Amino acid sequence: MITTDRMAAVDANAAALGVPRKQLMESSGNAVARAVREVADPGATVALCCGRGNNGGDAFVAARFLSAYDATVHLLGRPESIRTDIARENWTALETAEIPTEVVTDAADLALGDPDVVVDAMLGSGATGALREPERTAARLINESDAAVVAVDVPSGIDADTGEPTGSDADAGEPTGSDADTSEPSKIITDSGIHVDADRVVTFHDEKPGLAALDAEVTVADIGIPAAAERFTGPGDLLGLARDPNSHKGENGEVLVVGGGPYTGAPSLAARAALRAGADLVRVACPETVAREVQGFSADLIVRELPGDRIGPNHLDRVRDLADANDVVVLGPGLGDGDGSAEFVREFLTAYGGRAVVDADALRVVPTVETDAELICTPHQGELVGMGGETADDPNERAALVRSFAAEIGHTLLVKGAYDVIAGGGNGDEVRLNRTGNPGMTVGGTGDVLAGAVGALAAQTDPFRAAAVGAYVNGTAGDLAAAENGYGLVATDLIDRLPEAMRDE
Ligand SMILES: NC(=O)C1=CN([C@@H]2O[C@H](COP(=O)(O)OP(=O)(O)OC[C@H]3O[C@@H](n4cnc5c(N)ncnc54)[C@H](O)[C@@H]3O)[C@@H](O)[C@H]2O)[C@@H](O)CC1
Ligand SMILES: [K+]
Repeated sequence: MITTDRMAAVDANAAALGVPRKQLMESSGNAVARAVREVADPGATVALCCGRGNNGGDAFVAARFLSAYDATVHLLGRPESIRTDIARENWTALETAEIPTEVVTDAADLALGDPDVVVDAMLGSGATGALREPERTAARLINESDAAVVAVDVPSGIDADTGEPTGSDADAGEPTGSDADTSEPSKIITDSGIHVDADRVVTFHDEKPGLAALDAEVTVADIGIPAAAERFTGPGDLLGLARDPNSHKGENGEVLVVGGGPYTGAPSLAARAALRAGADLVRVACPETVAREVQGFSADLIVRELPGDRIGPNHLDRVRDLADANDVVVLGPGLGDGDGSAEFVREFLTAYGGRAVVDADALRVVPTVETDAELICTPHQGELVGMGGETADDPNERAALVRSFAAEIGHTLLVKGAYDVIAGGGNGDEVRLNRTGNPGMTVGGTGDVLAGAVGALAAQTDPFRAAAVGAYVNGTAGDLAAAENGYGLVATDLIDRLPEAMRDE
């Protein structure tokens, strides 16, 4: 089962692995043609109703595989308005190959004839809101025809994630654009959920959550997306993290780093990484003895001094207040392994109900504490063993072990290694590997950078995704740093490269 957003991510990851979308489209179109062959014998008439997105592109390809049929491609809209290069290239191929096409610019001109099969390729996963014209009229004509209806990916007008008509949520009751029905208000209401009523759906790669409930036969076509596109993090994992252009200061994440005492660099690295990973405001709560030094590393940080030279139980009230004013806490960088600090971590987590990244010396407390907090633990393999987890040399074996340990402790784990393993704690079955990064990153401080970056991401997205994306961008920043500095790279090199590593194009 895969959601529309995750599918888009996997598709982009496949492209990064060398399997571009146009190749996937060829497989999709081929699968659609196979479904047509299953419902009608050669010689039958087939009307392919195509939109201007890639859903339509799939059907342009399908038409090439249907030479034994009397097939016509109906393009809804002008060819110049086809939205993607790959769909346009496949459209042009139809014209040069003299496969019958018809351009329908006005919904009133759409004449399907009386086909044996209709292929519904008007809208797929890119649909937003209720069907607009001319797709709306076309859906009505398709539903009125006696043809067997084969939908590409999802019936047009249905949300593949929910099975409900697109636009059945708050914003979309009213159709936009030109609409022949505007003079009949009652009709608008009854038609607002109009969608294609398909007999068959050919969907791609994996089942979609909303399709099972439909009264249609659903088949899943393997379109050649490599398993690695799902198993490993990739650039697609960054999609959808773009921020609201109207957002204000603070809305893109406020992060509190709690650490320092025996060390000053670690909390500073984590905090600066959180800023470079997109957090709006980053505060560091650290002992007063190191506060000036931590602040001295960067004017961008807000430093909150805690009395004394080590963080301990006497700081609980103050840190709780600070934590409540932030979206995410990063707990552990440079904290040290003193008994007082461990006691502080235990009591803080026991009462905390928010989201936290736990790193370094704070990690060993986690398995022994009862907490409502959502934790993302970032151990290396030694620290994992210290927590009571197991590790293995083989990445797949390690993934299975990390997954079951995450389920056992009920928190997200990001276990660092040549292949990082990320496993979700709540639902248990999500596990992903990250293979960005290089041996230059064994230098001190890169773990602090990772913890800070994950902290910033956890203010934007769910813990599992924050951990997966954090591992990916931290490793990518490391690879960019290694390209310049080789194994002489240092942790601050990674911080400066996080923004480039986070670019999703
Ligand atoms: N993601 C993948 O991995 C793959 C996707 N493929 C196909 O690509 C499809 C997604 O393509 P696109 O992202 O181009 O999306 P669509 O083909 O669904 O088209 C979206 C376009 O339609 C218009 N539109 C949106 N809502 C509308 C509405 N309510 N009424 C009228 N017009 C509307 C918008 O201008 C939008 O650009 C999938 O459903 C699938 O068929 C396949 O080709 C291969 C692999
Ligand atoms: K469709």
